[in-house]
Amino acid sequence: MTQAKGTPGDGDLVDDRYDADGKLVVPAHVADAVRTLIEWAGDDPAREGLRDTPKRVARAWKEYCQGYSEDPSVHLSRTFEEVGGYDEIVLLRDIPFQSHCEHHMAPITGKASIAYLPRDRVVGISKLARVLNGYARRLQVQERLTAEVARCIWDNLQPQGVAVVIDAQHGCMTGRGVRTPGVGMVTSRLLGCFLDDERSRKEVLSLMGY
Ligand SMILES: Nc1nc2c(ncn2[C@@H]2O[C@H](COP(=O)(O)OP(=O)(O)OP(=O)(O)O)[C@@H](O)[C@H]2O)c(=O)[nH]1
Ligand SMILES: [Zn+2]
Repeated sequence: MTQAKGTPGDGDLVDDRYDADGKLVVPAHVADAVRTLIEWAGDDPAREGLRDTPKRVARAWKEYCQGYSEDPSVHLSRTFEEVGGYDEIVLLRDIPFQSHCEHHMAPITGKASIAYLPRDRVVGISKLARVLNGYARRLQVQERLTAEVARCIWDNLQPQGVAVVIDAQHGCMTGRGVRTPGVGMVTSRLLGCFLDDERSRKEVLSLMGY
């Protein structure tokens, strides 16, 4: 395992190889698979504009799926004990993200709001978005993505409560199939006090704008 060249984030460990230009080496069978798909779609993979496309597509998919090369919980390993007496909700609202659905490998684009009520430890706020990206950059269903983000925060920060709400559009519903542009899917996962206590739940959902 080597540290990925030029890729951001703590703990992004991958075992990929890079060429002299620093580009990811694409195995022949992977490029061939993309060529087959282009042909199947009805175009000629040998024409000039498509000649380098299989390698580009392969590299793009490695990037879309970068989450497989990391354990998102590493982002929550550095916590701060001192919260200066702060015992209220911490919320990161409307974090934009992109994922891909596991059914069609079509884009899922949307925003997530992530909140927690600390017990005695807080975390750098950017880390919540990093956890989201760690799970979003995989082939997903929205329900699982929502649950995985909430569970990761719950297990690693052991807070009093966690709330995750995701509102996203699915490319497989907008660009194909039923073709309903503008339709949002909303999913939520509430744990601890946000699940058990109605006042806490109302407060966090209202802070999120729901
Ligand atoms: N619950 C859920 N469904 C999803 C998600 N992403 C895509 N889907 C749905 O997965 C389903 C797959 O259904 P299938 O009938 O197997 O596939 P399909 O024939 O391509 O279906 P259509 O999309 O209706 O054309 C579709 O209804 C999609 O809308 C997701 O994140 N959560
Ligand atoms: Zn889909």
